[in-house]
Amino acid sequence: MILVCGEALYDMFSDNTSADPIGFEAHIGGSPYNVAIGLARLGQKPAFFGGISTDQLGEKLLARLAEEGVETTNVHRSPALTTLSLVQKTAAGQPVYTFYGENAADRMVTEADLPLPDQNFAMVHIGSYTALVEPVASALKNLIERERPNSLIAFDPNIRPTVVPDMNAWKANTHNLAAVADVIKVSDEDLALIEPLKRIDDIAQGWIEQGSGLVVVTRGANGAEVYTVNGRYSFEGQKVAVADTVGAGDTFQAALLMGLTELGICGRDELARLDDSHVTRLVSFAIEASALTCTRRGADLPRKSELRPF
Ligand SMILES: OC[C@H]1O[C@](O)(CO)[C@@H](O)[C@@H]1O
Repeated sequence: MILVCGEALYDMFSDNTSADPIGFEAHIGGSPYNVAIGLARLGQKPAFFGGISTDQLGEKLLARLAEEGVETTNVHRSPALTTLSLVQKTAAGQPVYTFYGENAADRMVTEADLPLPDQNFAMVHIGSYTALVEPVASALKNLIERERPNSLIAFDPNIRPTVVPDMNAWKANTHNLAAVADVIKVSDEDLALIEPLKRIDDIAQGWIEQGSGLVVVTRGANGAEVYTVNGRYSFEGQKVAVADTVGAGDTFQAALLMGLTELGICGRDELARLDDSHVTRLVSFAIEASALTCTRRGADLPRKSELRPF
């Protein structure tokens, strides 16, 4: 089973073109929450770990996980509020997120709330702002340390500068977690934020030399760069009519982890088996899945039946 850890929230879309941001459209969100639902929609049985409020929105977020087929026994319930993320767009159509979530339930998770040990998770995925803000970040780091001997660790920094504006904090955290992650998925935009002076190749290759087995740098419509111990690959993107890009990266990560599971690659050492055809299957599938998410509003991740078979 894949354990996905981090924030669950509501994305509140506001139509920038109106004078007043009225008529919000609410969509489920939170990068790890999206990854968990994406995995379930792709036929996996993932488990979610994160703080979900006992307020009305939290009830809905929890119910939705169960409806989608995500295991919820590890969820930590708390009376703190649900985070709201205001989603607006730049003139170029890029989403800009503003988070209303200080002291919210997704952040108020401590070591005492961690999943019970000995659940034998094949993979553990963490990322996004809950891997950086306290107290949840420390709790998740303890969890990674505990699970690392037996689980493949996956990581996506999913940098959100409006939560923590200090790029040095994101940079240090990203490198620290990359050092313990077996599978790293990161966008080129995130790398440019934390390492504006370094080449993508050098950063990714550095992580492979440090011990990661698979590094994927996504480049939106321009495709992805992939690095393993056996090679380096470039993939073209898929051009689609974009509704918004919210959840595209989360879709990529869900598809990648599903693909690894289908290939029977669930352990750290097994990543060394990844050959050219594995990488092509994994990344083409993930690109197709995330392109489909871009055609829909909000993080509405695809189902297995909507995609070509893996
Ligand atoms: O988790 C932080 C934000 O990132 C997203 O997952 C998109 O990748 C949004 O749904 C959420 O507001």
